[in-house]
Amino acid sequence: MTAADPVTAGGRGSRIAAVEVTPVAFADPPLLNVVGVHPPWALRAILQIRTDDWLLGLGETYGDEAQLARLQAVADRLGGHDPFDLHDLRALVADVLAQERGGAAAGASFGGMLDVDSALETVYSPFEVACLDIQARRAGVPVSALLGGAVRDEVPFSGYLFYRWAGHPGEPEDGWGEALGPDQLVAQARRIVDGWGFGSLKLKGGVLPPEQECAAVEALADAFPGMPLRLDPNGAWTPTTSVRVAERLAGVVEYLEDPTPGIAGMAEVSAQVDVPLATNMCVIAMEHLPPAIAADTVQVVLSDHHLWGGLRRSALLGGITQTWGLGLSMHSNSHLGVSLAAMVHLAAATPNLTYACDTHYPWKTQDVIRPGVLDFAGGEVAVPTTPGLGVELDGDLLGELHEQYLRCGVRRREDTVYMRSIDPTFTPNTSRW
Ligand SMILES: O=C([O-])[C@@H](O)[C@@H](O)[C@H](O)[C@@H](O)C(=O)[O-]
Ligand SMILES: [Mg+2]
Repeated sequence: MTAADPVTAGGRGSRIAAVEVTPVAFADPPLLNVVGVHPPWALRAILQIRTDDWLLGLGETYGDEAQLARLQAVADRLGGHDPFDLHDLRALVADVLAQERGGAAAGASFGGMLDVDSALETVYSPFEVACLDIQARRAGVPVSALLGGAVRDEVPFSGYLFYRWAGHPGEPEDGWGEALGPDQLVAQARRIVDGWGFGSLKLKGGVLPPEQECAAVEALADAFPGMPLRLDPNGAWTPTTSVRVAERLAGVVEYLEDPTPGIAGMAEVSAQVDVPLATNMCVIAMEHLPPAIAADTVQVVLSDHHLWGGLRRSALLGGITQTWGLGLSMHSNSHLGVSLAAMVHLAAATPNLTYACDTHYPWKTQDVIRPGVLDFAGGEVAVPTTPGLGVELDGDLLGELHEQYLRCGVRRREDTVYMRSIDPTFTPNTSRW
């Protein structure tokens, strides 16, 4: 997409002069989930906001077509705005969405699993991150300092295990091998723990009948004694099945994530089990918190600045979970380094981060940032201490991934559609078992 025309704001201090939204595609392996399988290309949008005094702020978000159109509509109107005025930014985003056909109530959907009622938070988020990057660069401090300061120097992440095929049909294999049973998952876990040093593991479930997924988790517990484990079937089970699984995995998992869909279903399970329940599906906006807390629906909330309206609102979520005695973890989707940097700063500045964060990062082989920061050691990423997010774009890599976007022809994430192109009988496993 083309850059908005630079605006000269002569003499008014730092103003936004140019905004560029670049859609990119990067290779993604065939990772299985409740709604299908990851297509060969994952989409992201990289946002660059430049000020008239030559500061550059970066943001990253989902790259589906509808999201890109909204980002560009905001970008087109941002010239001349003050990057320090985030209320003004939020009002602008709300106004842009209100102009859309369907109005501001229009929601957004990402991959068939994450549906939000209002696109306000998802569209606002990358602009907020880029403005915070600019503010922090101007102040000469890391973004974590703008969120209250880093309370930890390293952010712990959890190794993310997936059932998967050895390769996309008709394409060369990527070397990770197939993982459709306990032994293959243990081998995958070995590789990911040896390579990145993760101190906890999450299995993406909702792919096979729950007994088989329980057996896989038990095999992981045997292979990695004492390792905190999680299982997340993205709502594939009924409340009755969820209770059965929770009883079987009591003492084996640190939490069960979204065993069943919806606040009511999760509350029904929560009332009957001791295993903590976590969610990134039924509590994904501020307005979900009061009913969820009132019904003791979940014990752990997964934040995600892409969905919760940026870093400041996600930090606020951390405070709310602390106030209500809830645990806090962090959700992830397929992402690149700009998102990882934002996640690391947020996690660093969140005192109530009670669990290691999720990340899909090890599954990608390409990036848009210059290497050398955000490396994993012992399953942790050191919090950048340089001004801003601490990451820089590599123009060549950005260009390469943009070319891939143009060539690949994928314009939205559609795990179910891709799965059906391979298995026409496939139906999503939501509430199936
Ligand atoms: O990447 C996937 O297949 C995941 O299932 C992802 O889309 C989820 O949003 C996420 O990881 C989760 O924790 O639910
Ligand atoms: Mg989840």
